[in-house]
Amino acid sequence: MTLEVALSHRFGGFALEVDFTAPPGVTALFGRSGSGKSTVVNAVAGLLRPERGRIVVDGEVVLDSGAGRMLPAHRRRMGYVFQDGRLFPHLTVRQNLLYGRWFAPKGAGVPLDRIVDLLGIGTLLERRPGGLSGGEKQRVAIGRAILSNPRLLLMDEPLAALDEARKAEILPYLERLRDELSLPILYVSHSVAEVARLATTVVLLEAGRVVTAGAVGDVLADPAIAPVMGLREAGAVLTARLVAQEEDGLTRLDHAGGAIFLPRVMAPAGTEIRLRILARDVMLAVERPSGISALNILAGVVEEVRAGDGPGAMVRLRVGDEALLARITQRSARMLDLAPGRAVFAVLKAVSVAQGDVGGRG
Ligand SMILES: Nc1ncnc2c1ncn2[C@@H]1O[C@H](COP(=O)(O)OP(=O)(O)OP(=O)(O)O)[C@@H](O)[C@H]1O
Repeated sequence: MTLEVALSHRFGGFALEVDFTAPPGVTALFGRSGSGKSTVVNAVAGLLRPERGRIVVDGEVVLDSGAGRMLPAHRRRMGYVFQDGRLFPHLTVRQNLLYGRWFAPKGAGVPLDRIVDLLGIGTLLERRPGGLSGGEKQRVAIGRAILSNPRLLLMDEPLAALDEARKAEILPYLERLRDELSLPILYVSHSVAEVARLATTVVLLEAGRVVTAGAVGDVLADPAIAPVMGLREAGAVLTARLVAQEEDGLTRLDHAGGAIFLPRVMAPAGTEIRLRILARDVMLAVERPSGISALNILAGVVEEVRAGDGPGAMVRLRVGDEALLARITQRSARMLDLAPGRAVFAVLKAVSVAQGDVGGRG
């Protein structure tokens, strides 16, 4: 499934002018409040008629303002999950789910049992939404949307109304949808951690325009993008393979840049694990450090050094075939003579890779 979106729309002083293509997987629309994320999703869903635009889903033109074509929302075969779930309070969970199925062509789509199992909602079926936690409600809302057999799932900040614990509870389910159902998802978020964990592709919006769009690893490790992400949040994603559970409570992962040790990650050997490594948690050395407590040292090559407005600099490294971002001072960059092509070692503290940021491959 590919999604092509080109839109122009105006609301008073706000002008939206976007153009992007999304490959299969999870496409995160990321940006600050008011950057236009919901407007894009609403136009894709068919809830908003843009002044001009063309939207193609899986080869089908659902909107082409030039040709006067606008498929109504109910004929676009898209599932929509809102921030607040919007379940029917008088129906049980099972009835809410079956309501979704009602919109699907007969016999099509993923069976109810499979969805119930994937989302872990088997024990909730006879309950009503009023008695469910926020996280449970969202899982049911997601199940209902999937049962309508959509070809694209639209999720507008589906976790925003949940506390951190509930978010952490739902994220693995979203990963399973991405990985096991291969359901394409357009996912609105302003949380870098969520994007780093779930997204395949990131479309970064600012004031109604696409600042950049590309593979999650490339976008998150782009030094030019770091100020938009927020310097504290800037960081790359790496994918490493779990190789062993060690006796001292650490898990060993293999990456092309070197071994990575983390506090116990509960997954079988062979699992691909996505790690988020914040730029501020990476130190650089021009020789392999010894006599240092940090366990995780990856070999890489400098690709870009970008000075910030203050004394800081962002350095992008190539580590294997992935990118890693380090935030250091400009003084250190000069002292180490960092420039593109220079071989370096990135030192990561094991504790810097938070459990909440450990996710499946995607
Ligand atoms: N129906 C509308 N009428 C007038 N202005 C609107 C309407 N919908 C959105 N806007 C304006 O368009 C801009 C983009 O809004 P949009 O909801 O798409 O942003 P967003 O990135 O999704 O923001 P948030 O993260 O806060 O939901 C905002 O300035 C908003 O006030």
